[in-house]
Amino acid sequence: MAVQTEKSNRFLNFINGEWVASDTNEVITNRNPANTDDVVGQVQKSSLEDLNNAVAAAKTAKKEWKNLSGAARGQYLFKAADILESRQEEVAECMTREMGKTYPEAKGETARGVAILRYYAGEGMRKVGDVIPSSDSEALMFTTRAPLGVVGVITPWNFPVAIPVWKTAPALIYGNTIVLKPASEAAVTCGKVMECLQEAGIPAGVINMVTGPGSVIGQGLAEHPDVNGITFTGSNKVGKNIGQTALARGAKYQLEMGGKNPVIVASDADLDLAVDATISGGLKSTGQKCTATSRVIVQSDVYETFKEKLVAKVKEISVGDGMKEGTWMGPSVSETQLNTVLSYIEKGKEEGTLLCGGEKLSGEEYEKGYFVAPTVFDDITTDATIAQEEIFGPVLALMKVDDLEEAIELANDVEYGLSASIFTTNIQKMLSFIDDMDAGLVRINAESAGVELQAPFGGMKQSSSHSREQGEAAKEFFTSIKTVFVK
Ligand SMILES: NC(=O)C1=CN([C@@H]2O[C@H](COP(=O)(O)OP(=O)(O)OC[C@H]3O[C@@H](n4cnc5c(N)ncnc54)[C@H](OP(=O)(O)O)[C@@H]3O)[C@@H](O)[C@H]2O)C=CC1
Ligand SMILES: O=C(O)CCC(=O)C(=O)O
Repeated sequence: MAVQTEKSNRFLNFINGEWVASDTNEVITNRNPANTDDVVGQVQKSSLEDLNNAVAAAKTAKKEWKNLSGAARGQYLFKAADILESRQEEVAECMTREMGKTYPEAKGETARGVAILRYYAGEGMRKVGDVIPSSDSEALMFTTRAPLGVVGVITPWNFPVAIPVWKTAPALIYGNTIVLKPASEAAVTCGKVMECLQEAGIPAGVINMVTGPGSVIGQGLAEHPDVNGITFTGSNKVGKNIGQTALARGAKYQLEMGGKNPVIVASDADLDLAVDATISGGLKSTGQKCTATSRVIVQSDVYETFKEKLVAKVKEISVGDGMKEGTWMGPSVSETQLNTVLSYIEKGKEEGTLLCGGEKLSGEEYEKGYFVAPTVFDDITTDATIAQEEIFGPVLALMKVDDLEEAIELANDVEYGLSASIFTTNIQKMLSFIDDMDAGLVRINAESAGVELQAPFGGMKQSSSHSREQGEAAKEFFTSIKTVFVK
């Protein structure tokens, strides 16, 4: 057994209450996407053997954890929240250095992690079932909920604190034990979250973290016969494979995947508000959110004015190292992600008219990072690749329509259905949009990104496995209903 160096950025696996080195003796080294000379930290490149140990620990711990009261489990989460809060700046700095989002955004995300922990800590004291009148007047019938058992948690790099927390906290409060496999690209930051849970004193085996390649550790979790449920956020390709693997062995699964989120700007919209929200929704976090705006559908009578205002503001965006004061947008998370974005930009140049951006940034400030200019395309039609595929980068595609009916038709003309916005001052248009838009999150006069922890989150169509996370909805995944009849 090795010892985790206190507050270092070199993480071992966390298994059965101890920090242990992988039996591979190999590590993954993460570098700053804003400056690749900056080594942020290291995590273990684990093997299936490590994973098996973690699952075994979680399996052994599940009975005792489940038998605690919800209130007692909640106390651990309250404590973890306080610890994470006290480490907010350190965790946020690590996040910015590891995956590139700006420091204010990273601080905001860490604060959100704290709030999620507190929300679910309180959930331990709330009701878990209903009394249902039995047809037998002498019987008592009610529902209660049972945890799934061991839950595998597979998370992406774009929200390295919020997503692991919004999956882990409800899993724990409803009595499950977990094995977390964070995205390799942001695993150091996630290791810090695990440290906070550990410091809160959660009993050995209840929380475990194993880092390493998705194809080994992620797939291993999906296949493991002792993992009773899998919760995943990431790409559609990987998500669907995880879902099929879990289904084949009868495990419960929940998938949150891509988006191709539209904003509709109606002729009666407050255009300045719509411009600001399109920029914030589309380009914050370098467009690396599943809820990011990527299609901007504008009614023809305000199209030119909106376009002019949008492009003028996009050109003002300061791109740079997210730790530098004044930076509005950081780099792409990795060279692979940057190249994906650049290849979509090249495609966009064939499919439409480039209005601004459209290139990898060069110059001293940018030469050691993965920086791309915020990019806007004009004249994009719905069949264009950049109007159909998730880019996960700072790229907006403008599309012109004559009326709201055509706008909603276009907005729905993709395989995804995660989030959608409309800007309008007309109540009838709002109601039509709410009714006809096929998306799990429908937002009026607000940007497409922006998820509230107390409300259900998830998509329609190919964006999710039709389940919902967060808020009370989390209970549906992390528990099974038990109907009880007593006489
Ligand atoms: N919906 C969302 O929020 C997100 C969507 N994406 C989309 O996905 C694209 C690619 O990003 P990427 O990070 O590669 O996303 P992935 O779907 O590959 O990664 C998400 C998580 O799944 C793991 N994983 C990878 N391969 C497997 C596998 N075969 N079995 C089980 N788990 C696996 C990853 O591990 P590891 O990191 O070790 O590979 C990571 O923990 C982005 O461009 C974007 O379009 C990406 C992130 C979040
Ligand atoms: O918009 C948000 O805050 C969350 C988005 C999200 O879940 C994601 O990008 O994976």
